[in-house]
Order: sequence, then structure tokens, then C-alpha cells
Amino acid sequence: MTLQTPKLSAQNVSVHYGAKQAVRDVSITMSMDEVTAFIGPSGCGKSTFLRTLNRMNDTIPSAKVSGEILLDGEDIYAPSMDVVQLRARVGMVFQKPNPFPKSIFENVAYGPRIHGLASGRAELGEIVERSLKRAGLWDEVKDRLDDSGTALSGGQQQRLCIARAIAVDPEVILMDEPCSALDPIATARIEELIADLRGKYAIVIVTHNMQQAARVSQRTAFFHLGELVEYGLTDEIFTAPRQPRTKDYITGRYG
Ligand SMILES: Nc1ncnc2c1ncn2[C@@H]1O[C@H](COP(=O)(O)OP(=O)(O)OP(=O)(O)O)[C@@H](O)[C@H]1O
Repeated sequence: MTLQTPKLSAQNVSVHYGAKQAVRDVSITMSMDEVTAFIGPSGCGKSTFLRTLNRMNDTIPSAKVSGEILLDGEDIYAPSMDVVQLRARVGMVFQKPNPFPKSIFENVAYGPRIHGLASGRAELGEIVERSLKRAGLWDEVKDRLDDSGTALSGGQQQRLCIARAIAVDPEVILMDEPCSALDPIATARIEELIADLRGKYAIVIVTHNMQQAARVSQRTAFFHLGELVEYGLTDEIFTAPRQPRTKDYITGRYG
């Protein structure tokens, strides 16, 4: 299976929480041009593996990661890697929208400001506007940028979190079940947004919802008991899975 533009590559990645192994020897390469979906039953290690891709597991003391993860060929676990910089390059959107308790403007401006991406107030304003437009939220909030981000609806808050990730000009966006707290209309908006963002960023999405994986992704990885069982074109995974475990899962036999 050849990818057009390899962006992020994991080689033999395992994760332990203390003595318990949550991810087993996963090797996978994700492309710039595609949305990659991680699917699998609860507890199979999807979120744990996703978090290795921008070193979010560093924040969990019992978590130990082995193997190698390369971003454009560069080892993200190398001692020379600046983790703050890495998390700007590989942004993350969580299950529950988590805007800062600050204004809409500040939610988006915070990252570019600490990373020194704007030379002044006007440029910062442009970045905020561009990011909110790209996240499909500008028209709804442009007249109330000083209102609190936490006063928005759940779906708007999630788009604000996406705008916040976009504002620091990431290369990869990781999304951990980004719609699980949203209603169907807000979910549809996020799915449209993912389609719009495809190609601008490498996008990796963990989802419990197989229809969502089929709608938004071009490539799907099926995890089970910490292993990557099968990885391939989404159309093929859903219509002609090669592994019996994948077939059982997508036909609803377990999970
Ligand atoms: N912080 C942690 N400390 C200890 N064990 C953990 C921790 N986080 C996850 N685990 C365990 O690691 C395994 C994988 O969990 P993970 O959350 O990665 O799975 P998942 O596939 O994302 O599940 P879900 O779909 O329910 O979110 C599970 O057995 C879980 O209990």
C-alpha cells in the first residue's frame, strides 16, 4: 500500500500503563492528503495510540511508549524535540469541547501569541479571522468576539477548538471522537468541516461511529486488543475486509 505523501509514520509502537500493555507493536504510515480513521471496540487502544502521535501520553506518569514515531522523517521522541513546538505542529481536538474560559478571540489568539506568529495586533486579528473562517465559525461569531468561548453551543465550541488548533498552522490534526458530545446537526457540520480541511492538514480521527468513519475518511485502521488488525482504503475495509476480526466488527458481531 503506497501513500502519496507520507507525513506521520509509526514503527513498532507499544504503550504500557504500568504493567498493562494497551498498544502492541503498531506500525502505520499516515498521509498528508487523506483523513485516516481509527476504529475498534472500546478499550482497544485507539485513543492511547492517537495520543502517542503528539506525545500527549507524556502527561500520564504510568504511560511508557516504545518504538519510533516520525514526523516528516524526524523522531518526535528524540531528546532534541521541543514538545511545545511538536504539539503546535500536531494539534489535537478532544472528545469534549474544551475552550479556555476566555473570549472567543483570545481562545484563538492565545497559541499564535505564545508561538510568536503575529507581529502585532492587526496581524493577530487576521490570524483569528482566518482560523475562524477555516473552522466554519466566523459568520456566527464575528460580531461577538469578546464573548466567552464557553457560552457557545457545544458544536460551536468544538469548531472553536478546531480554529484554535488551526491558528498555530499545524501540519497534522488529531481528533479524538470529536463529535461524541454533539447532536446530529452539529456532528454534520464537523464532518463537513473535516472534508473542507482535508488536504490542508493530515487528519487522524478516532471514532466509535462506523458510518462516520466511512463518510469522512479515505483510509481506516481497525484496532482490536491493542493491535492494529487491518489498515487500508476505507472503501475496502468496509466492503471487503481481509481479516475475520475486522469483518466481525464492521458487521456488528462485537464491539
Ligand atoms: N491513563 C490510563 N491509565 C491506565 N490505563 C489506561 C489509561 N488510559 C487508558 N488505559 C487503558 O488502556 C486500554 C486502552 O484504552 P484507550 O482509551 O486507548 O482505548 P480506546 O480504544 O480509545 O477506548 P474508547 O473507545 O473506550 O475510548 C484500556 O484497557 C484502558 O483501560
